[in-house]
Amino acid sequence: MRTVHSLKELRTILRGYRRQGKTIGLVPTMGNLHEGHVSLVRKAAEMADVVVTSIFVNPMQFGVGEDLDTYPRTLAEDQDKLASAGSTLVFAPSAEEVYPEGLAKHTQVVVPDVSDGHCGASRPGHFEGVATVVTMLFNMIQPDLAVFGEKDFQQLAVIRKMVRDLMMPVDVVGAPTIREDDGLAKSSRNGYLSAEEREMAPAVYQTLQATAQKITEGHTDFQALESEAMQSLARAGLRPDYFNIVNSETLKPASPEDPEITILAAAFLGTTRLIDNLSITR
Ligand SMILES: Nc1ncnc2c1ncn2[C@@H]1O[C@H](COP(=O)(O)OP(=O)(O)OP(=O)(O)O)[C@@H](O)[C@H]1O
Ligand SMILES: CC(C)(CO)[C@@H](O)C(=O)[O-]
Ligand code: BAL
Repeated sequence: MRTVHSLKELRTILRGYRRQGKTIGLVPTMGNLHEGHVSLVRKAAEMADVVVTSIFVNPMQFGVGEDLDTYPRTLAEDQDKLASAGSTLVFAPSAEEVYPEGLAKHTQVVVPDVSDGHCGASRPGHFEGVATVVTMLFNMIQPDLAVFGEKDFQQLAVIRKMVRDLMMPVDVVGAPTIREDDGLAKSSRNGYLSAEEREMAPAVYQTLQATAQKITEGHTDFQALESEAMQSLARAGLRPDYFNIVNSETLKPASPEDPEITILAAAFLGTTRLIDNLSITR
């Protein structure tokens, strides 16, 4: 497995693969890899001949006061995990390689509607940063397919709409959320939690499950369920950011007759913000 930092070198290598008729799968990440990322790489390796994993902590998607500077950068450990998961190539560019003229005047990709609300409301500009860098990765790598985790449910919806609207020739593949034994969704940011916070963190998934159970049993007052869940998260010692029961396609407030409903949640434990979601198909 090779690691390349420059776009020029990446393009030379990929041209070779394409000449041999090989298909290319992309797994975009911000590094500090865990089993969630590894599952995406394995999926990409099942579906494409060559897997490129990108590792780039994208400054454009971080807001003021967020954790851009402290986000864990662990390239050596990441390389070991990727080699055994079946990645062919790691693309780990510097910020200068991706944004040679800086961020201030860089073109941005805006994906309206589905970027509104939920994480889009709590992190203004976040999905413009994600959509922009994913567009650039697609242009740099020109993959046949790209794999994203369902843990970042709104992000996946934003990317699917962007690819559809802009007619990008990339198959977007979603992959299920990998969890710890106690249900906590694996996330690089779990590493920020103190031992005490780590014990409290499974409350997010437990609250999602309890609410899903009530919906399955026939509760239809979704607003009441949302406020109950916010209170239950607060009682468990978390600071809920949002807890929204939505139509899985539109991400707008769900109605009881929707065939697919997703519950989206975000909550702070100290300064760490965790997100998770749970879909219910009836
Ligand atoms: N637990 C998980 N299961 C499956 N996919 C995941 C999981 N966690 C992250 N991913 C996916 O991995 C890709 C890269 O995500 P990222 O590098 O931001 O990881 P992360 O652990 O979610 O980090 P963060 O803590 O910053 O949210 C995304 O498509 C994301 O949805
Ligand atoms: C898709 C992504 C790699 C874009 O920076 C990031 O948002 C992430 O890690 O989910
Ligand atoms: N996992 C999405 C990347 C971010 O939180 O910025």
